[in-house]
Amino acid sequence: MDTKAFKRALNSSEQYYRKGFGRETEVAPVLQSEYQSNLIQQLRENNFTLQRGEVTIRLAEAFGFCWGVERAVAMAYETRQHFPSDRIWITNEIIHNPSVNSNLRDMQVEFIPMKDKQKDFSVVGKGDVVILPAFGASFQEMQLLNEKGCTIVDTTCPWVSKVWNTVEKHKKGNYTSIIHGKYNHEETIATSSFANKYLVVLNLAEAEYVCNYILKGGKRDEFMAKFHKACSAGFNPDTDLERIGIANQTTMLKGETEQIGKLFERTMMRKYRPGQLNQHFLSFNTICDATQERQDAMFKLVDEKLDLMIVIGGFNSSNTTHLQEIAIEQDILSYHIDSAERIGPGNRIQHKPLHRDLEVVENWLPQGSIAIGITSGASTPDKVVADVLEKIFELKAATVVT
Ligand SMILES: C/C(=C\COP(=O)(O)OP(=O)(O)O)CO
Ligand code: SF4
Repeated sequence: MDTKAFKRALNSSEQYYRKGFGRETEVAPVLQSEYQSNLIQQLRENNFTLQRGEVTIRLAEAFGFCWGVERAVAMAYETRQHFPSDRIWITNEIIHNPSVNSNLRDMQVEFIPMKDKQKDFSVVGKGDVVILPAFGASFQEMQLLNEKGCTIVDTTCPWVSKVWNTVEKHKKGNYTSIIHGKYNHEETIATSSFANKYLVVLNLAEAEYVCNYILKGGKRDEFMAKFHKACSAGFNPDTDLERIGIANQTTMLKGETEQIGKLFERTMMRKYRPGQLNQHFLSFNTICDATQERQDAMFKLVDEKLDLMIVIGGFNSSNTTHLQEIAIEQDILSYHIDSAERIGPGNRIQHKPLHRDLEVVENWLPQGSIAIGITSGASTPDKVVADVLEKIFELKAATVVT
């Protein structure tokens, strides 16, 4: 499959839009009112600090909507504006935030339904408009929608496309793409669809397993049992790991992506002579700036004296979850919530502990003066953060009175 030629043809098609519709000013007021907040703006201007009553808020210096998300959401709103009476579909959540997706539903943007655990594209007709989310869509989905004669509005973040280009380079040089990511995450599904041969590793432990296999061999069946959902069809670890290239899901922990890249580099140097490294190993930096900035800001924030942290973002948001991991590693009490509705009634919070189901904690907000660290993922609107803060101030004020 010549994915590059397909993308080139798609780019020149009149049915394909990837730059919006020049309606930025038309959609700006609604985006402002649905997603922005004056309170958060004040906080930004006040050295990311706010004190009200007994509560001191310390906000991470980089948080919330990244430009890729802002761009994708604005494009979706422009699409509705540009095609006011057309049927509009979206192939997945545009980003991992429940409030944004629910707003799209309210704008009659329809999600492709599932049938027998597969997306049922039979509902999409010729001439329908289909939005591809910020994570992108798989090559096969794009091909199908193009064949159906749909109008495609592609909001894929350019940082994600950059990773696809890297995978194309691997493919051209006959390298297997090792993708640091979650094999069932939309972005990784899309990225791997552009690869010829690929293997997805979730973390350093999985990367170490693969590197050991490269150096010492091992049980092929065991390898395949471990990675059968995370590799290309017909993958053979005995022959498909001789030439490898590194790519990543853009929102993984940046330190981990770097460690994994270095580990594979060292492994290939040990297996082959250093002078031959380029024939066996390729690596380009594909960590997205926004991910890097939010994680760096979090590392800075957790160094401060905080009583607790609140990490705000969708529960399926990979980058938000990584922010929470940083708090946990620093031994800071942290609560991951996706909206202000998770707080209350009274002094209770419903939150998602890492890798566990939702839990309710009573009396979570301590008495007396407290310092709360706040951050939010790249897909979390400022408005959601502001609503959380207001809820906390309200709750704390009520506790003081009683
Ligand atoms: C769209 C996107 C990032 C925005 O945050 P999201 O929370 O939507 O996505 P993710 O962290 O990958 O689960 C892909 O890089
Ligand atoms: S996190 Fe990075 S790759 Fe993802 S949408 Fe934002 S800017 Fe793009």
